[in-house]
Amino acid sequence: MSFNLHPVINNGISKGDPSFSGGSLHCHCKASPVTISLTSNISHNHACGCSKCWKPSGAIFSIVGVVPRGSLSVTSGNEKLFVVDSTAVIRRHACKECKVHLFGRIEQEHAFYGLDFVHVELSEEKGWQEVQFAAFVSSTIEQGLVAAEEADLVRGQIKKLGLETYDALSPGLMDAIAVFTAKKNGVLRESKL
Ligand SMILES: N[C@@H](CCC(=O)N[C@@H](CS)C(=O)NCC(=O)O)C(=O)O
Ligand SMILES: [Zn+2]
Ligand SMILES: [Zn+2]
Repeated sequence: MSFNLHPVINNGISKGDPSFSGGSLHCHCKASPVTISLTSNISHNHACGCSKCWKPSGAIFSIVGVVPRGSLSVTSGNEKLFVVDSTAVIRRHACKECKVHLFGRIEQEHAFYGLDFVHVELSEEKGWQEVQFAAFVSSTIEQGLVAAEEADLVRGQIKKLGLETYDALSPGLMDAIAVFTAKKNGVLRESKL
């Protein structure tokens, strides 16, 4: 049994170019697409199985990475953008015609404030950072995309690609969120290492 994880990773992971320094992304509209420009490569690129991140038709994962918000500008079609869910931490800006998400932005105090979330499959350029891990795998069950009994098969398929799988974010990103919370609460513990 083989799952349509996402077209970008179904046939293996192709490495990015560490010296690549950005490019442009566009929505799926043939006429007057929304376009954005990034002046840096992405980081933390990963597959996300959550229900909120944009997935191309048929895929059970989204592929999403981050850029500093100062690296991102909307270069055309700004008037076609709408915020999918203004109550979400990540305010995902999508094209109102084709529904593709161009970028997600955090406008509140948060560990990831200052980072925008993007899907570089919307770019023709090559060199973007490759996918590093898979997050929120169990969320695919919530959406009826995967049966509970199939979840370990999905994990196995991802591991065969050489990627680790998680049911939240990766430990590094979860730690970053936890450090932010500990600092906010004035309890961040100093390392004795
Ligand atoms: N199980 C939930 C998980 C949603 C979730 O927590 N998504 C993560 C990864 S994108 C997140 O950080 N969400 C914040 C947000 O969407 O604003 C779902 O699938 O909807
Ligand atoms: Zn569009
Ligand atoms: Zn997500």
